[in-house]
Amino acid sequence: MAPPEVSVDVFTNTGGKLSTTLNPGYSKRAYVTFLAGTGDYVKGVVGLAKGLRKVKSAYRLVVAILPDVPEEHREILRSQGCIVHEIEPTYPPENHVQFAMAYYVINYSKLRIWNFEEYSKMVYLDADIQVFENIDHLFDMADGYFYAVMDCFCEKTWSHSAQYSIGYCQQCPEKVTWPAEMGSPPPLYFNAGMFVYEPSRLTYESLLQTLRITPPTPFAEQDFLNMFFQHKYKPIPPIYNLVLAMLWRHRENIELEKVKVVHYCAAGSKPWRYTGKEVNMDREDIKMLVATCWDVYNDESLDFMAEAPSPEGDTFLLPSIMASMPEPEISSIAAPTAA
Ligand SMILES: O=c1ccn([C@@H]2O[C@H](COP(=O)(O)OP(=O)(O)O)[C@@H](O)[C@H]2O)c(=O)[nH]1
Ligand SMILES: OC[C@H]1O[C@H](O[C@@H]2[C@@H](O)[C@H](O)[C@@H](O)[C@H](O)[C@@H]2O)[C@H](O)[C@@H](O)[C@H]1O
Ligand SMILES: [Mn+2]
Repeated sequence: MAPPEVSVDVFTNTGGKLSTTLNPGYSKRAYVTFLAGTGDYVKGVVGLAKGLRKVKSAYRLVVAILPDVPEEHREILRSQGCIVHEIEPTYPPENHVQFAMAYYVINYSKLRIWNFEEYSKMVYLDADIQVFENIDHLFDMADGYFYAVMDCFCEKTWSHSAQYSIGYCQQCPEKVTWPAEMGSPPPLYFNAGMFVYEPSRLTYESLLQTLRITPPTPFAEQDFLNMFFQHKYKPIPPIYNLVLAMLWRHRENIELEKVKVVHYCAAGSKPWRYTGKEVNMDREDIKMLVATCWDVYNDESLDFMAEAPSPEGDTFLLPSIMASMPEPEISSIAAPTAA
């Protein structure tokens, strides 16, 4: 039994094309991702920028970066048409929690993207995500909700949880029913690698105030966002964020040929460090998905060339020098050096 989702018809709208015609330059809609550190996640962001170009998205990609991202990486992102915004790190209260992955502590800084008030609607995508089909229509979904894809609790990363201990997963609630003696089943829980949201100063301040008094938990900002948006969360179909583990945990819920967005979050699946040696990484579908991600990354025809309408109305390509033009005036916070 597939989990409850927003009705599919809302996903057939092609509103994105109209906005390209009406305001080819600036839009109050944009994709946004998050980049921290000096490592290879920058390759994920370049791949994402090129993937969005390949599917002819009407909207720019904003990259919220921590101060530790080197200038060379920032330049690479600008040369690929990204709008680079430095944000200040933010951390959970002092704690001794064991995060599912030690580095998850930096993911709380994702919360800064609620402060990008120059945009009315944004689609957040992790840097380990690739977009293989146009998803601009997601921006047309009704305001006032938090849209994301439901996660899966079956991987070992969930071994700390009550769900995992009894073999319960929201992807197949009828398989192992939630025992009455454990109270009501957990509310629907989303994967925070992709979501549709509306930046708002009010929400931003409330997020930071709530964070200050919320003890951290193993899935860090993902757990926090699930708690914070519990009453606004609306599930959207898994084609918008294929959490790879779904391929071996809940294959019955996935139609791979219809998937539009792939999230390389399973252990060993990050394309830039893929060896094929970890569990499940030698699967044919995983090899195909990693290879298609590299195809986009290596496709030079997808490199950024600024387009500007010429007086005659047709467009011509400007050298990517345009990419280093100053970005529109935008609220960015002068940040101290990262901790
Ligand atoms: O060293 C790092 C680790 C994480 N990230 C960002 O934080 C997101 C969440 O981390 P990750 O995707 O590795 O978590 P997963 O989805 O695999 O649990 C990444 O996609 C990146 O956008 C980053 O920029 N640098
Ligand atoms: O900091 C917590 C992270 O939590 C999520 O990753 C996890 C989580 O989804 C588990 O449920 C999966 O089992 C696991 O594979 C996956 O890596 C987000 O993708 C990531 O962006 C980030 O928020
Ligand atoms: Mn991820």
